[in-house]
Amino acid sequence: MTLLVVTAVEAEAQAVRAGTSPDLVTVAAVGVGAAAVAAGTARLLALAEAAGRPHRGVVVAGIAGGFAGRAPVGATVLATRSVAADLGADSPDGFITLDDLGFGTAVAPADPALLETLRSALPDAITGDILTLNTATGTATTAETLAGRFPAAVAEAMEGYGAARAAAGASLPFAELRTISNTIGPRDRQAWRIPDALAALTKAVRALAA
Ligand SMILES: O=C(O)c1cccc(C(=O)CC[C@H]2O[C@@H](n3cnc4c(=O)[nH]cnc43)[C@H](O)[C@@H]2O)c1
Repeated sequence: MTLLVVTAVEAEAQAVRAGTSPDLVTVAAVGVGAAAVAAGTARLLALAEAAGRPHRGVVVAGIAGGFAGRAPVGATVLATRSVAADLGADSPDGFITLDDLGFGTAVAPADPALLETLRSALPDAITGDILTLNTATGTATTAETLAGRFPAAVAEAMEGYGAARAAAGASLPFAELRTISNTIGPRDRQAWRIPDALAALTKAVRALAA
């Protein structure tokens, strides 16, 4: 049984493939954002199951923004929890989470055993919450607000919670692995270190296969 590794874009999928073997891991780029990744991951899990080759777990992998002072550019991060940070309701008194609205939970914990396997292989990885956002942060004000709302968050990306929901729907273990391409804050796409983050992703996946 292979592990299913999903990424947002093909460049991330290629970086993962470069560090592993198709005998161990099935890698697919399923789109940007939690909705695309939830739909794509659920479909891949169902197809594999129908073909009699079910996956043994789901890892969402890719690049991410790191919170200043918590996860520097180039770092590898592992999610203890993938948190849908903008899923809920706005109000004059502040953000109301899905949990507080009584509509379920916006928090998807990583599978403890899978997370421990990843941590053992990646002892230098920074562990903490990874936020899932539909809108990548692009101002200092939003970065500060998120850092305050989520003191345990080390990074943000756009897919984790969606992949977690698909894994949960199939009763499979889930984890999120990211490498940091940029610091969360005022948008400066030129400053993103994408090739370095993709190289770090390959290195991290290679360590897992070792
Ligand atoms: O332009 C390229 O060559 C390229 C290669 C690989 C990946 C990209 C992306 O733009 C990936 C988008 C993906 O990255 C995550 N991400 C990265 N930084 C942040 C951030 O600060 N806030 C939110 N998401 C971030 C996210 O998961 C996107 O899906 C380009």
